[in-house]
Amino acid sequence: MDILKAENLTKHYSGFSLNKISFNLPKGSIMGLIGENGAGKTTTIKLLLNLIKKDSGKITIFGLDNIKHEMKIKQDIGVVLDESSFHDNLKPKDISTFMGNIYDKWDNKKFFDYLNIFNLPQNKILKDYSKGMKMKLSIAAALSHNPKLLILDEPTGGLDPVVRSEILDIFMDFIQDDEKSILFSTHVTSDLDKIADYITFIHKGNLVFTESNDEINDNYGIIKCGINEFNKIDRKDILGHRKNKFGYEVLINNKQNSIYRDFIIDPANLEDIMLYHIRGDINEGSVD
Ligand SMILES: Nc1ncnc2c1ncn2[C@@H]1O[C@H](COP(=O)(O)OP(=O)(O)OP(=O)(O)O)[C@@H](O)[C@H]1O
Repeated sequence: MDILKAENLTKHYSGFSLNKISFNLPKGSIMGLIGENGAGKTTTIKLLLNLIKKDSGKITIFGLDNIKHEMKIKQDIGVVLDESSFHDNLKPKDISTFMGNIYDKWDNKKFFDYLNIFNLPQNKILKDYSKGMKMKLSIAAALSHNPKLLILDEPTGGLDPVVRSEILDIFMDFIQDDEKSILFSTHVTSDLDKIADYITFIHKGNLVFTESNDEINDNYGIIKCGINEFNKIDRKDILGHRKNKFGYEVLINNKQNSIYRDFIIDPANLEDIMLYHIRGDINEGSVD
């Protein structure tokens, strides 16, 4: 069963359009939303949360329409947006009071436990928190009203590797009961290689793909070869290529095809896939 379903989401701004984005987030899974700066990740997240008005498309969360049932749905979504959602003059205690007034299932103890786990000082106002501390505080707050779905915009941006890894552990823990899910956008694709079950990739407002990590691992690969082998690769399977003085490096998306039986194919990680896709787009499929 899907916790979230986006169908043909469309939003036009002058100079930018998000075009018919569709994806499903199953229960008990983590989805990474990736794409270059300005690809449309934040726009997608704001549409899901009904913070901006869509031009067309349909969003279903927990089986309910996200606009008709907005209040009910939002009780069960933990949200972390790019910009800090709390005022700079507040202390954690004030945030707890504020969140307790909004969320029926706010859990004070859980919140202060997270503050301890994250080493966040309770007596400082947010103005005196570092960027990373503010992000951890937002994540602690998002987790402490017992949501069924977390939606986070760049939650690991600007954090050091130790804190990033703590947060990824918390995300893994969050989905363990197979009832809850997480959608988060990121530039740090190595985080997703570790924990994402699904990847949705947007490029210039268009959906490049929405696939499971297993499908990505099974299908994508990088072939390093000379001109003779390069000419044997089916052009339909090429997503992008680079030519250097040693030969070609080619990203393909159909590595199971038997014509590649005798090729040496390296695994492609998400960063490779993003870069080659975007460069492939620039090369317009030229293969010289
Ligand atoms: N309110 C707005 N009015 C006009 N254009 C907007 C508005 N909000 C966003 N855009 C445009 O929409 C495009 C996508 O922006 P968005 O913030 O969704 O990208 P993103 O993928 O989240 O990028 P980043 O990784 O840099 O945060 C950009 O070209 C941006 O200028």
